[in-house]
Amino acid sequence: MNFIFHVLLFLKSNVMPPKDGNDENQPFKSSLGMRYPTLREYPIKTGDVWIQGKKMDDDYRDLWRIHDGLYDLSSFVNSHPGGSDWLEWTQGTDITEAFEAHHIYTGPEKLLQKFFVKKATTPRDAPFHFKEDGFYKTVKREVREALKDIPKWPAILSNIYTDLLLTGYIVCAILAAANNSYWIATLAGVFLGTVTIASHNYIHRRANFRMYYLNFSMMSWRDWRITHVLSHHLYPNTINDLELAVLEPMCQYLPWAKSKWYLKLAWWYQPIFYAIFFIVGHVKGMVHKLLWKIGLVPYKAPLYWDDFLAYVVLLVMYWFNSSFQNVLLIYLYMFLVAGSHFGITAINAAHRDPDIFLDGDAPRPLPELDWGVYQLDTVIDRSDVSKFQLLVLTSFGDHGLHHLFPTLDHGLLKYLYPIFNRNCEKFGANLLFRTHWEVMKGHFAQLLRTEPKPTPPKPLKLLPTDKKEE
Ligand code: HEM
Repeated sequence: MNFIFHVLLFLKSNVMPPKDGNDENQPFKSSLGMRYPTLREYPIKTGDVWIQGKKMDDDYRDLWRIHDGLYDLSSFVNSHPGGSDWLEWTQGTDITEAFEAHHIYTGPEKLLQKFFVKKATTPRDAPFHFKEDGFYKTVKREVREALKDIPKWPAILSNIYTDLLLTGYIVCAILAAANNSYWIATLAGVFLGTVTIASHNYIHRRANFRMYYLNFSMMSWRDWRITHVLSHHLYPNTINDLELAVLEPMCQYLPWAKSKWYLKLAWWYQPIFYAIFFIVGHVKGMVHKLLWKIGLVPYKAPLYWDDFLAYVVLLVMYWFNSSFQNVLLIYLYMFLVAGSHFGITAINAAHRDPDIFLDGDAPRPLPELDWGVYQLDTVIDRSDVSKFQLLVLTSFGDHGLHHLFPTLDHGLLKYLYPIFNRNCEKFGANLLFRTHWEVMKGHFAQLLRTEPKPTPPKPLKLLPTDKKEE
């Protein structure tokens, strides 16, 4: 008890002080020139902590930065059509990438002018640009037009698939409990893994009930909206991508020096790590919330009712089986299966491969760092998944396009390929496609990669001009 108390005091008193992000002695130097996030080494890595670290680093106080302007959005937070969370959480930070990625139409840009306060006097930390005649803005303009003619039914089909997957999970969980069957529990676990991934389709948008489906996995849509939407999606594979930091030190994807034990063992413990992923993540998050509640850790971690949503299924299962011990074992088993499924399908997917860019590798020269081009440099898509909407929805398919247009339903992305391919050809941008199996192998190779790539991604054919910058 005494020991635990001292560990807590250790955290509270910041004996592990936040590191100065500009300190030259940081363990890793971003090849993109990005600041080492102050709270990156904080022992409990959650969305709440990341956003508080970003506020400390960006330090725009009561304002929000977009491109080179500072805006006071406080009067707009509660009327933001996308929901108040996004703006509440990001006050004091640079939201350029978030603003650009989440609005396809021009309304938000016009509205923004109302809130202008002054010009920023410092350069942005992220090196990306959004020039009007660059790759991203050109594709976005064309997609805006194309969306008028794209059918709406694939989005409805995604809703149906997602609802069926959740139903499948709950029904199988009940049947597993009623029959004490681990076979049925295995199926329930697979349903849980797939509905978790499918629910990701909904967390990028305005508030909707399907984003809550993610919480059946013991993870939280609120946490994901920061770890995944505001960190990973906006700065993928950089030092500021929390989805990389959160898996360290068990999975070290950035190309840096790795210990000989890590290099020997990393391959072998992956399956165990995947299996316990949901449970350990949940316990870690809940402990942090508790510690914050009793004032023992410095960084805000509020508790919400939906943090307990996953337990509803446990209670329902208990209704069908009088032994709580049996039900609990089956329930935990389902989570091990779901975690394994999620690990194989999601942790492996799309962003870890020696053939794509990870921070530390030689970057593109600044004029080529159009945000959309950068996104494609960090994605590896799967050709065998791309053909079927259900697979796209349940395994992070059509990932390059999803990164460019995260608020669009996964079922609509396939209609954007003609525009996308034409512009990739025109600008010389490139999206890698492999099979799922090849991507899995690449993931393991990346886990062990210690050397940064010395050559930047293939140069663009067409560079945007400077004069049209917003
Ligand atoms: C952290 C920054 C922001 C994020 C993450 C964000 C996110 C979103 C999301 C998810 C939607 C709903 C899109 C959909 O479901 O299709 C939305 C809509 C909207 N947002 Fe934001 N937003 C941000 C900042 C702003 C700002 C600064 C403004 C303007 C001052 C703004 C104005 C609007 C408007 C007018 C809409 C509705 C129209 C549209 O979707 O184009 N947002 N936003």
